Amino acid sequence: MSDCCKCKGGKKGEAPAKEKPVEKKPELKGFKVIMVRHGESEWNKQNLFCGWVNVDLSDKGKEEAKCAGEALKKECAKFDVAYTSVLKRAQITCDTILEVLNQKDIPIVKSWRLNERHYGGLTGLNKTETVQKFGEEQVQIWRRSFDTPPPPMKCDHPYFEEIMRDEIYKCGPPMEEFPRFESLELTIKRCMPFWNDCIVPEIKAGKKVLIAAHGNSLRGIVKTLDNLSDEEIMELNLPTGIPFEYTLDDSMKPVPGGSMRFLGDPETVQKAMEDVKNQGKKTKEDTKEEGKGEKK
Ligand SMILES: O=C(O)[C@@H](COP(=O)(O)O)OP(=O)(O)O
Repeated sequence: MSDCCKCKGGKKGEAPAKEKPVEKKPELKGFKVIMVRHGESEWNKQNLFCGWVNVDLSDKGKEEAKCAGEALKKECAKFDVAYTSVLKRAQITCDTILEVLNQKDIPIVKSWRLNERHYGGLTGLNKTETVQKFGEEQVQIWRRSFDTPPPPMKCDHPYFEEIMRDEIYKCGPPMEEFPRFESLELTIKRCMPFWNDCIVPEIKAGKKVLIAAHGNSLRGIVKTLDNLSDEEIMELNLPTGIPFEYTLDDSMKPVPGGSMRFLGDPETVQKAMEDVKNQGKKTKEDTKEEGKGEKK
């Protein structure tokens, strides 16, 4: 008997057992939406609260964006329209993905409503130093609680003028509504009207939609889609540059089995989520280590 026969479970003298066909999960039926948090930004790399500051992707983040495109290519993803924020870290991620997919000619809609939450007075502060100063519990509340906002950004804050005067906000928000801080709750309040009024009609019209946005604007959408409680959403930390898919029914709720499906191997996704969660414990050495080998 050959080894081959053994591994197929055939007994001596018996014909080799027929090879079992590989079980392929049936494709879920429903409206498909792909979302992705931008690749690592320069400020993610330096472990700084970023919010509405318009920083670039790091070299690693650019690579993550390409990998996101490759992962979508493997899935034969075809998009009709893409949505992103007015911040360049999300826009570059969106462009890179579409370039890898050779789909750069589709419409790309940009809105401040998909921006990261405004991190208020924490903007520009190092996450580890903030933990050392205010304690882990307080920083966890600021980063992940549903309705406790960070302290407001005062007029003399080093990034106040830069944000307020940035051309990217010429189409909104109106000056009187311009945020000085945002909790997740407030982020959801300004993000979901855009989801409901602009994105949902396109999904329902059968268009294939890509959304390239931010850790907290996407957490807001996910909380609503999956109907997560204020406590449950605290546990969700989205990794940079790994796309995830939802399959939705007519009422824009996930079909059975259609909730968040990452296009990445589960171990890598889990590790990347843990890294985001533990940013407040990152040392300066960790930050330097990660930057090693990057182009200067
Ligand atoms: O503003 C920031 O610092 C991060 C999120 O930070 P955390 O809420 O994870 O601390 O936003 P993003 O990199 O997705 O634009």
